[in-house]
Amino acid sequence: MKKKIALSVNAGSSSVKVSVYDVEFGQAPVQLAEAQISGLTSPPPTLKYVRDGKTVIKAKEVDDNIEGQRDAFSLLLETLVEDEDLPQIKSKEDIGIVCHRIVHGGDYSKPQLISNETYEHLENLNDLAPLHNANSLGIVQLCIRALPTANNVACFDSQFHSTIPEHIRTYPINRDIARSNKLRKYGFHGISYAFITRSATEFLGKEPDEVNMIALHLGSGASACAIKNGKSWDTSMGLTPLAGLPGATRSGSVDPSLVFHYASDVGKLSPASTSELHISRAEEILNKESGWKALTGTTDFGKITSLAFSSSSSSSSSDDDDYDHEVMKLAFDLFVDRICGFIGSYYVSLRGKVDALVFAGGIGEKSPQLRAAVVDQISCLGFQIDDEVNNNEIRNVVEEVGKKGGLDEPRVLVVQTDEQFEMARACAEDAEFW
Ligand SMILES: Nc1ncnc2c1ncn2[C@@H]1O[C@H](COP(=O)(O)OP(=O)(O)O)[C@@H](O)[C@H]1O
Ligand SMILES: CC(=O)OP(=O)(O)O
Ligand SMILES: [Mg+2]
Repeated sequence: MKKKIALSVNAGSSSVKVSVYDVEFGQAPVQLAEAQISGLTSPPPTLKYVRDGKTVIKAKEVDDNIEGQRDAFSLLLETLVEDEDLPQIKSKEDIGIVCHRIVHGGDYSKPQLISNETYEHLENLNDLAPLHNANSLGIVQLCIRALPTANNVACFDSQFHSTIPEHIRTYPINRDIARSNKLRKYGFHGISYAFITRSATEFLGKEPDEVNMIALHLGSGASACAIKNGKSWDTSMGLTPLAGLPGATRSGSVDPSLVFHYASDVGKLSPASTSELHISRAEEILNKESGWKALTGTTDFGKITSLAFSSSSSSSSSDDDDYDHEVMKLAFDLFVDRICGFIGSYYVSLRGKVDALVFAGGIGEKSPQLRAAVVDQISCLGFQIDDEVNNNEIRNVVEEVGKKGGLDEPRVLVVQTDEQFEMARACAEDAEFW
């Protein structure tokens, strides 16, 4: 019987989450601890640490020298190794597997052991996920050096979407150029969608190949996914994670010609370009200087929601308060509009056969107001929220927040997604990584 201690590393655009598991080959991983640093795009970043299901550090500000995802990971690793009450990691040598979330995996259709060859291949994809891949590879490099006894495994956000049919993943451009430059819809947040699909299918008591859902992963990056017979049928992100819904610093889809009208120098290479990443000013603006940050000045959707719902008409409110209320409401309404646009489109694409709408990701899991506003706007499709349940704290992995209607009525669920678990699960099942 083979056992290992595994780390699962999820470097998102605004956070790094690391979970520690006791893994036995072929078995479900058992979580020992979870450490995360969030708020990287709205400093100061905060550290949270949970061991044996109990919160050890709740929200400690860690502003000193945390420049990005790699620094955040270093601090998280240090926190785990130095914790005397985590005897499974007494030293770095105790770590046997590290599973890394790599957002863009190109054509890879399964997780890969990271060799020099895979590393170089992935490096070539950096420009196609400018907020993610280079940061994740920085963490991979650090692990190769700091954890010499561990196998490093790359798990891909794009993998779940390899089932998207050709007529949906093809862009209407020259086919030869599309083929030679590999220009197509890839889709992301797939590790999360794989977790969501399995958890929701079990909750609904359905067979894996008979469930149809519309899932929303709404975090710093936000996307929607149409799931048909348990597989990805369509998703809102595309060649890169910029397409589709707006996010913390991302515009989401805009008229492609907007780039040529934004400013005269947007075609040039940005000063942020490095040997690992070549990014034009236009890509930089649409990826890093747009979205909630550009519209409202904050990337914290919790703040946007509370100000959007605050009453601005009281006699004590100032002009500044009124302005804040107005822009926050604009951002909130805009998000609801774009989300509902995808739901409507996927509902038709799935021929109206939808078992459930699923909310997940930081915003999807924590904003009852957003869930209520979205479901209210799509009530014509039969979705209904249960206001009382929706406003309760979400405690279980899957919770039903919709009204329980007739047998044919589509359900509304919240899934507390767990990309780290999903990666560890995949690694536990593959003998190549042991
Ligand atoms: N109470 C809340 N209400 C609405 N949004 C929230 C709340 N708490 C956190 N969020 C949002 O969740 C986002 C983080 O989501 P998460 O999925 O963890 O991010 P990442 O994309 O980095 O993985 C934050 O940017 C914040 O805007
Ligand atoms: C793909 C993506 O946008 O991921 P995240 O939301 O974690 O930044
Ligand atoms: Mg994320």
